[in-house]
Amino acid sequence: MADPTSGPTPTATPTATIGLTGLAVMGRNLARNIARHGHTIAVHNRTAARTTSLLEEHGDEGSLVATGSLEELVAAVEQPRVLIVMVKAGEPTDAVVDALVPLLDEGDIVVDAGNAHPDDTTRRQQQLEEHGLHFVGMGVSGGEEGALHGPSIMVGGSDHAYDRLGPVVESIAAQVDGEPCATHVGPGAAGHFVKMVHNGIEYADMQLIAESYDLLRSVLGISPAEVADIFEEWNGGDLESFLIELTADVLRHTDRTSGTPFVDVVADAAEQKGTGRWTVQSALDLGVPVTGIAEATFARSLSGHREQRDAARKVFDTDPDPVEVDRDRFVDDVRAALYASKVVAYAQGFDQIAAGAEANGWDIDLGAVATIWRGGCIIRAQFLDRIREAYADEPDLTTLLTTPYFAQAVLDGVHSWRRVVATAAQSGVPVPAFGSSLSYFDGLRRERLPAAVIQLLRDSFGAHSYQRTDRPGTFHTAWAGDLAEVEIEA
Ligand SMILES: NC(=O)C1=CN([C@@H]2O[C@H](COP(=O)(O)OP(=O)(O)OC[C@H]3O[C@@H](n4cnc5c(N)ncnc54)[C@H](OP(=O)(O)O)[C@@H]3O)[C@@H](O)[C@H]2O)C=CC1
Ligand SMILES: O=C(CO)[C@H](O)[C@H](O)COP(=O)(O)O
Repeated sequence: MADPTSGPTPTATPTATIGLTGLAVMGRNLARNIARHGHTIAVHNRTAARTTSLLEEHGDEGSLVATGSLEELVAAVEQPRVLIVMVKAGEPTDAVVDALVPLLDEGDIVVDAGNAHPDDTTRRQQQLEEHGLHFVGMGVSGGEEGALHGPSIMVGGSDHAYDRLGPVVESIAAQVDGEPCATHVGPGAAGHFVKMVHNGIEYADMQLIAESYDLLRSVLGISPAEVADIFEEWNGGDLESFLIELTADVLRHTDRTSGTPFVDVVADAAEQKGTGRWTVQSALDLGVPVTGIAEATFARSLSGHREQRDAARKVFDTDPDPVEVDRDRFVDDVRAALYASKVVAYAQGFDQIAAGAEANGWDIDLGAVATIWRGGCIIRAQFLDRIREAYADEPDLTTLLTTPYFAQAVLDGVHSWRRVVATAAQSGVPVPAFGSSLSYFDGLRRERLPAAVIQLLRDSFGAHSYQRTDRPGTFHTAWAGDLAEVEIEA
């Protein structure tokens, strides 16, 4: 191993089985995880201080080879090389990949382990293919701790690349019931596509949690610490998940200087790096209604519109009358509404993965996706076992919502769900994710939707035509004339 005190040094002969560039929170911990699992890993970062500190602080955890430039990194790894790139998404990833390409040899594998738009991954794959190189888009979830102790890993790209990469990622991933939370989800950009949708579901999950918090606090008038107790209790039931557990922790925290609940001193503007937005954009292109994810993404945007919010408060500052509710019943209603809305968000996310797979010819095993999301990732939750079972029973499911377990869960909670959305409306508490999820459910189960009105209006103002329920064919009515109906030739 390089001398950690003298900074990165070149290696004369290749000694590492894998290389990694980008040693911020994720790359640093992923490298440590790989080293701890017995793989010799060469590491590099644009700013050398990060490499030095990794070696100084954790060089004794395994076989880490410090390198000071991309040239040294490439020289340190045995051929055919596997080089992981874990840098800021977007242009920085392009910059690093572009710099690596001339240094590599045919057959080498470049793995982008950051978040990436699937279209960027496809473009990079094509670009590297021209040089005889493999490019793998690999989604990694679990944050800083997950990267170190076992993330969930969604690998795309060729079978050939997975043959080389699989043993490493399966060894460092979280393990649930003896199974690694890592798999080859499909070719091309499938890995980054699944990771993108994972993050979209993460947005919906967090928005639903935030709405639950807001309802409990605003309608019941209880403190964040009391809300934390409720979340802690929920975590012992069917809502058990990493994010519910984390919510109890963050709500219980108090500001060290003022002693007030920490949630009250943090600015209420939710930021986003882009994966939720990409998910919604992709869903629009695929025609998949991911209403929970979309509302969650828009809710973040609304939270950031400070000027509009201030202006609105000046004009509409009258709060609705307080609504009287029974505390225990309301808490249970919110729990049931949260669970039902969460089922909708996951069902929609899985629909999007199925649609993305079909559109791109990726053949993604949805049960395998549920399996690797059971551990390591941010949306890990007990109920992913149920999703895995549902796809095992019926791999070509039309929707998760109608499978026996989830259908029963939604039916059990539907009255609570309606009471919560109604109470929210009466109390003036915004619940975009709860409300849209309930509307989605009602939309799915309704025999006749008002879409016929839309078809008539489209035909009326633009002769866009419509179909009838009583016979096949496509028709147009002469709305501006004698109202005669004509059948349009196919
Ligand atoms: N943070 C998280 O919880 C998660 C992050 N991800 C993804 O993992 C990747 C890494 O995330 P994270 O660890 O948070 O770090 P950041 O996204 O903050 O990226 C910082 C890293 O990128 C490097 N970098 C930035 N610009 C360039 C450039 N032009 N050329 C070379 N290197 C550059 C930085 O180098 P330098 O030190 O020199 O500035 C540093 O190593 C991202 O794609 C992110 O989306 C995925 C899952 C979870
Ligand atoms: O990928 C992740 C987890 O799996 C990141 O934590 C996620 O990108 C955070 O996204 P945002 O900043 O948009 O909330």
